Amino acid sequence: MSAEPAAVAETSAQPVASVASAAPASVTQAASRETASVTAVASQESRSSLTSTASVSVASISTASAEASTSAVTSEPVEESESASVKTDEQLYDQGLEKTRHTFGERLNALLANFRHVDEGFFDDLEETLIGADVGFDMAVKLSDELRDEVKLQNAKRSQDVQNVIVEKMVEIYDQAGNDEESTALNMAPEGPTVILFVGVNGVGKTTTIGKMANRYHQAGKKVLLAAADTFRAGATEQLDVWAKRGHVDIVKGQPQSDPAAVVFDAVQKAKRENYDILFVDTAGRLQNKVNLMNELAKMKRIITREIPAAPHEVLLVLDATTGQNALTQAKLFKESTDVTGIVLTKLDGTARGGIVLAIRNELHVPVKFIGLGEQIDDLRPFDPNEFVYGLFKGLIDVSALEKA
Ligand SMILES: Nc1nc2c(ncn2[C@@H]2O[C@H](COP(=O)(O)OP(=O)(O)OP(=O)(O)O)[C@@H](O)[C@H]2O)c(=O)[nH]1
Repeated sequence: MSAEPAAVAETSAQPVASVASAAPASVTQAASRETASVTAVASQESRSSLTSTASVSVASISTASAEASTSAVTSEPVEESESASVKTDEQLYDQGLEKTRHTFGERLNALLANFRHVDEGFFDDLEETLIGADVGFDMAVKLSDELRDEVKLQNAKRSQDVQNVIVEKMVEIYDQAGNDEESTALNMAPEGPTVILFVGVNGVGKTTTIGKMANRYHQAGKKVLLAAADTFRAGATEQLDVWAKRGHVDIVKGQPQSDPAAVVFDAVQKAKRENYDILFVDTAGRLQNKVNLMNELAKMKRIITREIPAAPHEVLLVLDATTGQNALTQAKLFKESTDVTGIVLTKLDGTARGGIVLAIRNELHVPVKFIGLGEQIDDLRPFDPNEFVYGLFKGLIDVSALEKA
């Protein structure tokens, strides 16, 4: 392809190194912990295993009043008020999973409160509850089968014991569905720019996610560049530009309808020349025509790999959790077109079907790397299965009983 610089490189703001750790290997962790308070880090560490999920102190389980930010659907980033304080992972998971918790957790709780015997009827009801939370049919059956065995094995009779087994099994099954070595950490280049390609259909929250991600890594002390390679949708470049300005990062833009691959080429050149740590590439997601999409993505990837052989370091598929099982269908189509290395699941705060996380894991075997729990710039967090399952049950678990169990 021609190396004509069809794209216009523009520096929207000088990157300012922050005080955060800049160690590349630990960037996700650094970024993830950076905004959290010391207390939150400590409480999260104490919850690194399921056993400790059950033994979380009563004080830390008291729920903050949840106000899921599902309000207006605008294409502009939502401005945060000056006074808005950064939420810890725990607070954000707690608030963002409120809707799912209401349907799933409370139904489960009702089921547990009313059961007399852990019999077939109980497991049928459990399966229904799980399917209702969109964990997917296969996953629901698998989970209740394993629970049936485990409940027998542990001779769990009391409601709290059964609930404890359910929580344990959910995390265990999530872990089993993946590869031991994989993690939610982004694959970072040992040296030179790391290139992350974002794919996904229109409206799922790709641009917003890139904006949040850019801010996150900029805050962690990284020199971040964005490539506005969605030249197809009018307004997509402007939208990304707003996020770039907000996150104080640089952006490479193209002319409307110009070749997105040219934007990618210019962005990769700039990233190499000017020693950027990380380049996030926004793409258009035209799933209506799979062949075109495939060709477009393949062309972008070819250019990236030609310029940086180990890149792209990640191809992140952005999915909208509110679309439930449709998100899974989209994911399957994208997987056929390109090597997806991770999922970003957005708008979990806007749905009661948070169980989709488990379905994605079970059916796609691709790790969920980040989740979107709101529209604000800080509402994107690395996915943590423990934190997630804990968030589903928070405030519903009888902690004192669990501690005794
Ligand atoms: N509640 C909530 N809204 C979100 C989240 N992520 C994105 N959104 C909203 O979803 C809408 C669509 O997001 P965009 O970033 O424009 O989606 P996109 O995939 O880039 O869409 P195109 O640019 O059309 O391809 C916006 O109103 C965002 O504010 C989230 O985690 N929670």
